[in-house]
Amino acid sequence: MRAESPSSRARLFSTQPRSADVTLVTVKSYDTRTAAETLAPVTREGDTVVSLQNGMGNEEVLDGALDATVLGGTATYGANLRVDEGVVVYAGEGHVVVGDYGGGWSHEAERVAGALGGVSSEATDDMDVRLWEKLAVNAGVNPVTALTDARNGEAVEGAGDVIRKTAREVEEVAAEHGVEVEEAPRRAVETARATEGNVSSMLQDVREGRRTEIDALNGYVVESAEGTEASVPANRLLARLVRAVDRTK
Ligand SMILES: NC(=O)C1=CN([C@@H]2O[C@H](COP(=O)(O)OP(=O)(O)OC[C@H]3O[C@@H](n4cnc5c(N)ncnc54)[C@H](O)[C@@H]3O)[C@@H](O)[C@H]2O)C=CC1
Ligand SMILES: CC(C)(CO)C(=O)C(=O)O
Repeated sequence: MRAESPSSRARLFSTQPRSADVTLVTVKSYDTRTAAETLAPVTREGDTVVSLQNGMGNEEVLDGALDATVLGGTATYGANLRVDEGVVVYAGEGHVVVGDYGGGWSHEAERVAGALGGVSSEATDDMDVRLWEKLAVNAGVNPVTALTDARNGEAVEGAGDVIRKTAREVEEVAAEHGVEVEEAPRRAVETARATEGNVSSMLQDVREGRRTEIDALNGYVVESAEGTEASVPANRLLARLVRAVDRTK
């Protein structure tokens, strides 16, 4: 496999999983359990495993299966795999944030962020908040783009109210779980505008006939609202519609 960026090319070798001080997990959220099973025999106490995936619940799955320290992470770099050619295309500069997914300072996160070399990265002590913030953006923007076949900018112009409402619900569910997310609707709309030309990851999945990550996004919001005071009709509807699209594949 080859990786291409404007400034460099790298060759990646696929190998059997091996023991490593730090492992970055970058599979789709629905493959996290399988990835955890693959990693279990080769990870030990003292190792660090970082989820750099979208969606929620990935860290808990990894933590449940591995002896290692599991960290949460968000990544806004863009990369696309051209499967037939085995080429990863670098699609845009972003930023990586790593931290204890339950919140609090983590020396392992500091070590990982420092080791990422040329990648723009930082460790944070509020990863729990960052994960819910990213969820609010992805739960608001991604299904709307996927269901309307619109780029992020078009989606916010055509259905900004739906994006706002969905993000607001995520904020309410986060609050029920003791996590304070501020201005989720504004954040979702601003992110969509800032990335107006993007084909969201979910729309890419739908266009390519791949399964989406809806379960770890709006599906997670609906599940997390159960037994709380939060009401999540927009997330419930979007999850149902995107799952219906998933079933057609
Ligand atoms: N591609 C991007 O620009 C960004 C992706 N993300 C998130 O990162 C995660 C991965 O996304 P992509 O790289 O786009 O997905 P992808 O589908 O292009 O790559 C995932 C790869 O993991 C492999 N895989 C699945 N199970 C495995 C296992 N058990 N062991 C080894 N390999 C396994 C798959 O064969 C696939 O090649 C998703 O949660 C996505 O939302 C987040 C930010 C940006
Ligand atoms: C922020 C956004 C919506 C940018 O496209 C994204 O993270 C995604 O496409 O999954």
